[in-house]
Amino acid sequence: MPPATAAPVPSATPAGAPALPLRRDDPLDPPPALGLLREETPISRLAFPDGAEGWLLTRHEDVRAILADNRFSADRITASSPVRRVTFKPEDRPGLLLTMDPPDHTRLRRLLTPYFTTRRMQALAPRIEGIVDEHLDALRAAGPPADLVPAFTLPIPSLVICELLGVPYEDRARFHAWAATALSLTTTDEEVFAARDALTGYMRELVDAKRRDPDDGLLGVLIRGDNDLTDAELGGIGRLLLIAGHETTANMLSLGTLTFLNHPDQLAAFRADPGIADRAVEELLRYLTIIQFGTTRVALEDADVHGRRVRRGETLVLSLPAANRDPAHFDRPDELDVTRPPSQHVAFGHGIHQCLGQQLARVEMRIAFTRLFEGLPGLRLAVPADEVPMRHDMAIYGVHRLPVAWEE
Ligand code: HEM
Repeated sequence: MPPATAAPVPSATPAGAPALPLRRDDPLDPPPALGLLREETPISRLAFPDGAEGWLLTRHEDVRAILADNRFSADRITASSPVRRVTFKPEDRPGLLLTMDPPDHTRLRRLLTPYFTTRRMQALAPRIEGIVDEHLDALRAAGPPADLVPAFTLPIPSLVICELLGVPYEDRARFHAWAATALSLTTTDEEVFAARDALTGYMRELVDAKRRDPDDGLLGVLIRGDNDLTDAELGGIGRLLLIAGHETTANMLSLGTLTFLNHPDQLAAFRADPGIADRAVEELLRYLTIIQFGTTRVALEDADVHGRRVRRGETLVLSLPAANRDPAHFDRPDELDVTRPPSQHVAFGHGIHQCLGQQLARVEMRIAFTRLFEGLPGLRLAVPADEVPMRHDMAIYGVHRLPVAWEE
């Protein structure tokens, strides 16, 4: 695919070590510099925007090993971010599983896991099909062209997670805007904190309302349940699930659609055999790896990693995009192959923090891709590929807009 808009991400630090490579040559491939590092320096020094230095890991084997190693903490309040000067404030911590370590993390994760099992998520399929079809009907009624982001890829996961949690979907304009500000790399730290605080306040009010009048959504169920969750934890859980539950899947849907349109042979294979839908979804997750700057961990003690001495307190960035294109693990890693057998990709992470919502995301993607390509025949881009605005400037990769047309 031709290069798209230049990356408007802020350049990182003036420190001695290099900053995280951000420049992509092809919008659907990770930055080429990550591939070079993976080959030559699989653990390399990395400079962070807050002035600290740490490490960047790019090999599949190393990334998985660190994610499964309890000598490395997930606490993003002590970690440096590879793309921002500040990350989270201590008051953001309650309920934010992503930044917690055992035993606090174990307590919340055990409480939530039963609500996100494969069986429970499969049971949502008929409702998700209904939501997808309603949005396709609306697209057909309005006729081409359309921007698929506001008309299809964003509202579907957003409505699904609202119904699952018991969050009023009428409030979406507000929480979509807070998420966009918090995940943008071009907003100021103050703007990010203000957006997070607004979301925290919104969730606190919602939890208060549900304490008075609990409904059947997950938040109401947790409020009624036999557990010791505080209101701050309930609000934090709601905030994390609401944002993680729609921004990620929405971007996989739009970027996945663009990828299919850009790989007609793969789209033809997908259409020809509905039996490969699950494999196709896994392959898109691997190939696109939308958590584009990876995940971070902090060393709780000095440790030897791939022959280098990592010091206690140093941050390690684990590049999920680089790991998912590692030729030592994947055959023809830079090729999209929707028939590829299951391959232990790390698009959902690995270890105790592995994505809680992964089964939901899989069901949503399988249904949405299948029905979209059936329901809008001849779907094509309505602008040249290099005019699709890519999310270089967001923590979660994807497209800002996806203008398409189809045969009526
Ligand atoms: C395609 C869509 C998705 C992708 C690519 C994705 C990716 C990830 C990744 C990489 C992690 C691990 C982060 C780390 O180890 O630091 C994670 C964790 C998490 N995800 Fe997802 N996610 C997706 C969809 C969802 C959905 C739909 C939900 C909610 C329903 C969700 C909720 C969570 C939560 C709560 C965690 C934290 C788990 C923990 O710390 O124990 N995600 N996700």
